[in-house]
Amino acid sequence: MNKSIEVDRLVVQRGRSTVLPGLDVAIGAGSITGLLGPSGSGKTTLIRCIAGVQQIASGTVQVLGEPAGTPRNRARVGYVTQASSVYADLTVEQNLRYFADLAGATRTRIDEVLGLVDLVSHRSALTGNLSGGQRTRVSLAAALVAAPEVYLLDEPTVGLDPVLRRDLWQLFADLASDGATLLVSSHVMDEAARCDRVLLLRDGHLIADDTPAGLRADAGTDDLDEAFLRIAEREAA
Ligand SMILES: Nc1ncnc2c1ncn2[C@@H]1O[C@H](COP(=O)(O)OP(=O)(O)OP(=O)(O)O)[C@@H](O)[C@H]1O
Repeated sequence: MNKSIEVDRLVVQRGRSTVLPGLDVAIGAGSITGLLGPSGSGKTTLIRCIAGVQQIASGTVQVLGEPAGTPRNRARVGYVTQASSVYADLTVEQNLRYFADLAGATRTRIDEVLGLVDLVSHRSALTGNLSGGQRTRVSLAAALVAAPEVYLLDEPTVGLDPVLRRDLWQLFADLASDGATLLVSSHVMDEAARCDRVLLLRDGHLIADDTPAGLRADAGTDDLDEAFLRIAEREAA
């Protein structure tokens, strides 16, 4: 496997608690990996480590062959946070121009990306006046303009209607088939079904690491929600 993300014995403390007590995971290029788990299980913390913005206590995080967060990696890794990371007082297009300039991307790429996130008709709208779901798509577009090799997407489909969610998952699949690596956190099990591989985190521990089909078979149910519950209960026993 061509590994674009390698996390080795990662320990992270936030405040007084050990959020990740020693996590190992490797993720290959050209794939979508879903990061699932209850609220507070450490999904955002792990994503922050891979983005290189989280202080770690010990262990290593390598991205595209070098430590997370190096200047070269910052350009090759697109991180879309849960909170909107674009400017409310700029229009959609102005935001994308700003991020395109930072990344050295062309104006043509902006048009392309606006189409990908279905915001062509909102290009002149002030970002602060958009709905939550539209703002999420502007944040995603800001990452897309740079055409990174690794996408770290922290709950990118929250607040989106089913049609948009389906379209965005199709976009993620297209990016992966073009060779990008996607790590996508979610609370929604039907999204896990769209991933090549699913990581289930609980209390900072990886309690499952399998394909959706593997998870279903392992738990003896076709319902991924139920599979997750069964695996979590088994691990707790
Ligand atoms: N800034 C912080 N200071 C101290 N502890 C924090 C901080 N941010 C998060 N934590 C703690 O770290 C743990 C993991 O949080 P994290 O945000 O990684 O979880 P998550 O799985 O992404 O949750 P959610 O699904 O709710 O976004 C939680 O117990 C949380 O309380």
